[in-house]
Amino acid sequence: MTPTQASSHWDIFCTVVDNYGDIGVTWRLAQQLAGEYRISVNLWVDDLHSFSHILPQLDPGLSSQTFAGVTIFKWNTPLDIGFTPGAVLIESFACELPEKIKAQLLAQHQSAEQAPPLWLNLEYLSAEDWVDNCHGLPSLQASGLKKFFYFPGFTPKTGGLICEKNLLTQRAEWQSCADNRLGLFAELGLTGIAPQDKVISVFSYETRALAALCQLWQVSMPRVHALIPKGRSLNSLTQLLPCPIADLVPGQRIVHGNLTLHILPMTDQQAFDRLLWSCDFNIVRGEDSFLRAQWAAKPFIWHIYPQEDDYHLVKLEAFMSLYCDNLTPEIAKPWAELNLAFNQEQQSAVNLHWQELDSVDLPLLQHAQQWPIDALNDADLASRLVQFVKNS
Ligand SMILES: Cc1cn([C@H]2C[C@H](O)[C@@H](COP(=O)(O)OP(=O)(O)O[C@H]3O[C@@H](C)[C@H](O)[C@@H](O)[C@H]3O)O2)c(=O)[nH]c1=O
Repeated sequence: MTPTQASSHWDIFCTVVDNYGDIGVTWRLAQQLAGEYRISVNLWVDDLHSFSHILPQLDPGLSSQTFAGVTIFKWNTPLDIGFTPGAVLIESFACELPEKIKAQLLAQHQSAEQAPPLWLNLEYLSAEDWVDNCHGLPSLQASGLKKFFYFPGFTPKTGGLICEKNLLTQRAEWQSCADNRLGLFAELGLTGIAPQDKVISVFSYETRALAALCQLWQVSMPRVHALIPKGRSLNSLTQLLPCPIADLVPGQRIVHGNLTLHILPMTDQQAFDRLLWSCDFNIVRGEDSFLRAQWAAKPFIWHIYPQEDDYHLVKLEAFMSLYCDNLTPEIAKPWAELNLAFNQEQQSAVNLHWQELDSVDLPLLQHAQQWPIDALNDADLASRLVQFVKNS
């Protein structure tokens, strides 16, 4: 007898480690699978409160709710909601599945009647070479079940990059009309931004390099507006703030010479994307905002999530070498050095390379516009994932 599938839905499990990246990535993927591939998706999340920062309509008190065609379940320990295995089970970023679910998978595996879901671990994004050889490999569990490693990445041999089907077109349309950005700034309560001013979004971790850049921007021309949500970046700028961070309110403006700091409201991911599309330069971090800054087609600094033994610098170098592959040294060098200095908290170097980069503003922008097309290699993560499942 050929084993059948109990249900065709997919389950995605996500634990919120810290920050918003893990849930940010899985939420985007879940929406895309539901919206573009008509897959019935359940997203199991252990911390709905953190999730609600990027999905303000979410009610953290509910055990289940549906948005954008995705059913969101509150994943309590022990699991108090019945789990029905579907066609695919994705554990994101090596989160540990509940024992109860693992037992269900094993029971299915041992029965001849029902095939267990295809079990995948969605890994973190990296531009390192080894990803090509590890993407898609199975790992045999002690139970006899197979789990596959799904690695996002920048080459055709990897699992690809999350990018919605119409995103680049929507972004290009948005950027073709200058009124859109000024309209967005007004909607976000940001005032005093003139069309010729330089607008920079700042979503980083703590670094003294940011304080150094702010000093430089105070005497810069054109005037600089730094748009910063309440969060970790501001911990590095306390000397510039008129009050404790907790007392700052969205829309508040703090002026120092030619620099205006604007306190940003936290928005949903779509509005965050539009913000990145609307700025002249973006300082982003982690995994998801890093990718969205690339899709914004604007120059950016990547503040990578710090790892033990400075391993994050290896990952940063790997990405920079890909990004700079077809850039002339006059642009590649200051851009890479700027990123390195920012990540290594080198204050004078970061200011020096910022100024050097200013002189190659236009070619850097042109590169940023071509990059999304090259990086996607004709296939985004969701389409490669759906194909991977079909082929398995
Ligand atoms: C500022 C802002 C962010 N966001 C979203 C965009 C992203 O989906 C998310 C931020 O995620 P990231 O950019 O990845 O940065 P992060 O620092 O929040 O998340 C990190 O968490 C660690 C545990 C992971 O190991 C890192 O790789 C990284 O993902 O928040 C909004 O939706 N609205 C906002 O206003």
